[in-house]
Amino acid sequence: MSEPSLKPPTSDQLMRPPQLVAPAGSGGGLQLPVTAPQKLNSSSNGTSSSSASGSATGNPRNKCALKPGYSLMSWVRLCNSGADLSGTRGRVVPVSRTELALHNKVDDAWMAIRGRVFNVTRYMDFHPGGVDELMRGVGRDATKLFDEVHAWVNYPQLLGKCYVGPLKESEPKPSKESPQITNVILKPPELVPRFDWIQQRSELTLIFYTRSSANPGLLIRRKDPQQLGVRVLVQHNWHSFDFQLTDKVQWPPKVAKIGAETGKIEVILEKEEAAPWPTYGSHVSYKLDSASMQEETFDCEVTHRKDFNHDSFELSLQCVANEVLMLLPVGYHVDIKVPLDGDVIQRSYTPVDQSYVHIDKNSECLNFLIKRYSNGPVSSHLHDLKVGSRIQLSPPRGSFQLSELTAHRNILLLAAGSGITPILSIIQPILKRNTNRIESLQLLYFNKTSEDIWLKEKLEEIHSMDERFSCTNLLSQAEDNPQRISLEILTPLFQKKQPERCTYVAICGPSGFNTAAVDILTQLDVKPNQIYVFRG
Ligand code: HEM
Repeated sequence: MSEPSLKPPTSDQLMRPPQLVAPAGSGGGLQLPVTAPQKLNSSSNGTSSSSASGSATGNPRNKCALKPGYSLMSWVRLCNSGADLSGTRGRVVPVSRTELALHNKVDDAWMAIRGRVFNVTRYMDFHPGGVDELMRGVGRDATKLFDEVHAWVNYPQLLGKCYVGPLKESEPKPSKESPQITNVILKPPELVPRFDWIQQRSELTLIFYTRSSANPGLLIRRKDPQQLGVRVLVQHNWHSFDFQLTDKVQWPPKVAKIGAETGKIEVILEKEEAAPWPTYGSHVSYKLDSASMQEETFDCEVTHRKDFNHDSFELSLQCVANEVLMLLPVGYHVDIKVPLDGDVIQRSYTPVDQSYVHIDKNSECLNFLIKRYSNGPVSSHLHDLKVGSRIQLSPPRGSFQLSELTAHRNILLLAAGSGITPILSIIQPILKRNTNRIESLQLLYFNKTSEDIWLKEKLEEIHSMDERFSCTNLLSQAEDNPQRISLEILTPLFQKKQPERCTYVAICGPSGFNTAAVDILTQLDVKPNQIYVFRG
């Protein structure tokens, strides 16, 4: 996923003061219709009432001086950092009022506004009205209070990354027949990959079994020709297998692949000398501490950079320090980190398959399609990199669960702009599925103009090879019939009697687009467990 450029705010905004655009460097043209932070310097005792900074509501102003490092710009940076601000790992989770009431502490604060629940814990210190004011609304439906104070504040945009899910209007009544099991959390057994191996005279194959649709990831590091560190990411846990091989093997592996449906990982290594081995060697396996794994960074070198269209480019990266090969779980991304003003900032990008970019085959590279935002510091920095430049990458991150799609045979994909990249990564695994084969996979791809559409021919090619897949391009700045995501566009896809009625939707775009899509789907009675939003 690349840097967001938000669409105009959604229609539930009542009144606002003039909109200001967040300054350059704040995260790819994120438009925040709030007053700029430099104005937030009046009395912190909650009593100041200056007409010079008068509120649009006529309320006396109670703005607080924000602590250093808690400006609007820092908030935008945090939102774009990939941090899990909602605490739900990108999932939309419906919230009951009882549940909402439990999150009423300063370090665990949820708030409902117009039927949507936000986790405002991380926003606390960024709130221009101060922590105490924001605390007045936590653990409950704060719509009235919010509107009384500042109905104009564009909370869907500011809190886009903090969205937990819709507020459930009524609590389900406990059934008389079934026993109460609400306090019992049934945890599935932890999935530990199982290792196996086979060989031919010239090849050694390492095999790791996970589970059908477990969607694992893989990271291989060759320490020397006989030592290999293999890490398997499955269900958010990293499992390490440190191999001491019987003899030397070549690098890179001849094949490294993950069966999306089977969950089977195969790594085929060519032996330096063709001969049967008595055994593969030995290995030690253990579960890694996921937190420390998340801290890890990989030094990479730019191996390819080429303009792709008028405002986007291709970038290929290869790890340098060690010999490393990374295969991401379907729908996962990495964070690319760049230095800026003595700081390091990062953006999330989902690699694309080699077939989508114009590079020579190199299995060790991660390939990206990146949209360049004129005021986006990361994309501009990346755009200016030369082949051979160094850059840092995070390990794979994400929360997409391929297994959630297995029950669905008619799936809708909603992508906007560069949000197409995670969507691209799930198209083939869905089409290739053999169990409960897919009936229709419809992509609605939203862009401003036809020049902005990425991979038009490639997507048409997929359609020509498999008619179950279709792609419809919708343009917001088309001269004849401009189209944005709307109830009108989505309604026909959810009509009850229609045989190809969609039962699952994956969404990726700027946060304004994602929020609008989820709102419309909720109106169409699509349940939260039928929706997945990719967030960077
Ligand atoms: C519901 C509980 C809330 C209360 C009681 C509250 C209270 C306040 C107060 C007293 C101010 C200073 C008002 C003034 O400028 O005159 C303020 C400003 C502000 N609050 Fe809140 N707030 C709440 C929730 C939120 C939320 C959830 C957000 C996040 C989107 C938010 C964002 C802001 C912003 C951006 C400003 C500056 C507004 C401006 O400059 O016009 N507030 N708030």
